[in-house]
Amino acid sequence: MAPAFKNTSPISSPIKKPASTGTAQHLKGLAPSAVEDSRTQDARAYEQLKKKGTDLEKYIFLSWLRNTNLDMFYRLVLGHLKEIAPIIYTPTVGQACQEFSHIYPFLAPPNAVDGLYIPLTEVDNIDEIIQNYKRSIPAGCEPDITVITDGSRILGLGDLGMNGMGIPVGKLQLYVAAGGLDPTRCLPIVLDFGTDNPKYLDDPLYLGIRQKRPQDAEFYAATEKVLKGLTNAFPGLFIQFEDFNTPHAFGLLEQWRNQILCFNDDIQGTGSVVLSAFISAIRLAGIPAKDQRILFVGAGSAGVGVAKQLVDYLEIEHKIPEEQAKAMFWFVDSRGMITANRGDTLADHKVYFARQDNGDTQCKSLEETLEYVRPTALIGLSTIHKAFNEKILTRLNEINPTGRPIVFPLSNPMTKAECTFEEAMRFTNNRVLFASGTEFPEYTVPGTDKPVVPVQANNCWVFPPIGLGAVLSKPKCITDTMIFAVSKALANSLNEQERASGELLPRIERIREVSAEVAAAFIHQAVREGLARDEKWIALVNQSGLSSGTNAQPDGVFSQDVLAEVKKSIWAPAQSVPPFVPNKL
Ligand SMILES: O=C([O-])CC(=O)C(=O)O
Ligand SMILES: [Mg+2]
Repeated sequence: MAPAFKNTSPISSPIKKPASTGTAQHLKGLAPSAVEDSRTQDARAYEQLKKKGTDLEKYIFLSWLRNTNLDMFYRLVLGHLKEIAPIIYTPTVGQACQEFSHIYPFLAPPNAVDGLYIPLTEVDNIDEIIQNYKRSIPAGCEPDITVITDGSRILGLGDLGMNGMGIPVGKLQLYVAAGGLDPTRCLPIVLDFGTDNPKYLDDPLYLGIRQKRPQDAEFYAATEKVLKGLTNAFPGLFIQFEDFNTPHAFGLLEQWRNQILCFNDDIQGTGSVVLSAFISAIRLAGIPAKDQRILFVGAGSAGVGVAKQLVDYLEIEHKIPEEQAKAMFWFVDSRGMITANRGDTLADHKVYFARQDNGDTQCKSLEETLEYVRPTALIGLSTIHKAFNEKILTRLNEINPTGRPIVFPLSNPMTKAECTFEEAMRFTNNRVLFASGTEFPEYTVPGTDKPVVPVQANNCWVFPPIGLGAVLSKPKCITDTMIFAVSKALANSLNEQERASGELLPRIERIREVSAEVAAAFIHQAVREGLARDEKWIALVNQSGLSSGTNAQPDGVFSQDVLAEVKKSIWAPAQSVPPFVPNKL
């Protein structure tokens, strides 16, 4: 993300002023003579992108472009966001991770440093690693933000070891494209702590260390060394934990959330965006919030994180007491409905939602649980492809004749999704309120000519504004109420057209403008809670008349002044073509 050298690629080579620049820099004859502006050059790059036969080839081309011409890369991404986001991010990034050791390098260091690869065997040398990174980046490009994974649970694809590096790189590209963070101040990190996946241990081209993952004690000791090294070197660094396996995702968050500026995207980010879509769904469902019966399929970090945020929402917004709100949730995992008395030892994070009111009933499958619970909402974070099959969806629709059923198949990538948008529409007589984790095509109901736009409840709606808001206002830590404010601001950002067509989140084309609004709401909340440390933002929020003290309801509001200032802070790619500097001249 923070290439040491930029604009060395042939794609940026045509000289802007061949006569004078060429003479002055002794470049005459070293490049074609055409004089071009960036628009023409971007068109050439876009044409080259379109000619790639597969999404993976597009991914490789874009990775190379990013490492050679950062501005052009982001001009293309921003100019064609809807088309390019699924390549640099979900779903193609999943395939790129699986193939990472086979498609790397996009450019070898020192020409481009993609981020940090920190082997378990080198954590004692973390300071040296960080010094090496500092040496590789231009002055003034110390990172504001890092996304860090150990590759142990990449999307729904499992343990990919060091190949998981594609995820921090992809997430940070979204931080830039959607949130407007400065790409030269973003640091992707993979903790190369081994892998338990035999496929990679046996792969001759695998680029990570060839050993099994460490036990918990060693894992936590090693992550502590890395996090301390990073926060010492870069005070105030915003750290996003990404795609750690479930116990470690929860463990790291609990260990660090009050000590450093950190955030878990899979627990808090997914929870926040799903909450936002859920707030919008409740407004349209025709079933009051207190009568919702919510069935989760999959009880990993993301599922439980999402459900806990929904409980908070029901408490704060609908004044439903916690015990009563909690009782509106049921979970199914690989052994069936999660109950306190089903006879196995539940993982710690499952205990909170384990049912105590089931008597002797133990449902062994989703089908049985559906009949027992008779849910109004079905939320999938199971990574079980087609778990929401025709029978399940048809039955859900029958159970809810008066209100619209809510179906959120949140697993990704596509090969793991619980159902498609088309299936959810067809099997519910098009009544579904839908949001998915991965992108689906629009669906045209037979007999009509207006396609219906599916909603992607991906955490990319919330991590970029949280990162932007945090980098600007510098809070001590990220609280649940800040994240709650983000969900509300996102739900409030829907425009008239989106509301009218029953969409639960804004359209992807608006992600930059919406991210700025949501970041402004985040900053307001951080200041209200007394945790923001940047004087400028504290003063701006205090002047706005919207800072009603630390116990204020996290309502997601923001002032236009704060929004205007956020917009001024947003990074945008340079539009002009820099003079051509050929490699090694
Ligand atoms: O990356 C995504 O699209 C969502 C995510 O965090 C995950 O599935 O782990
Ligand atoms: Mg993730």
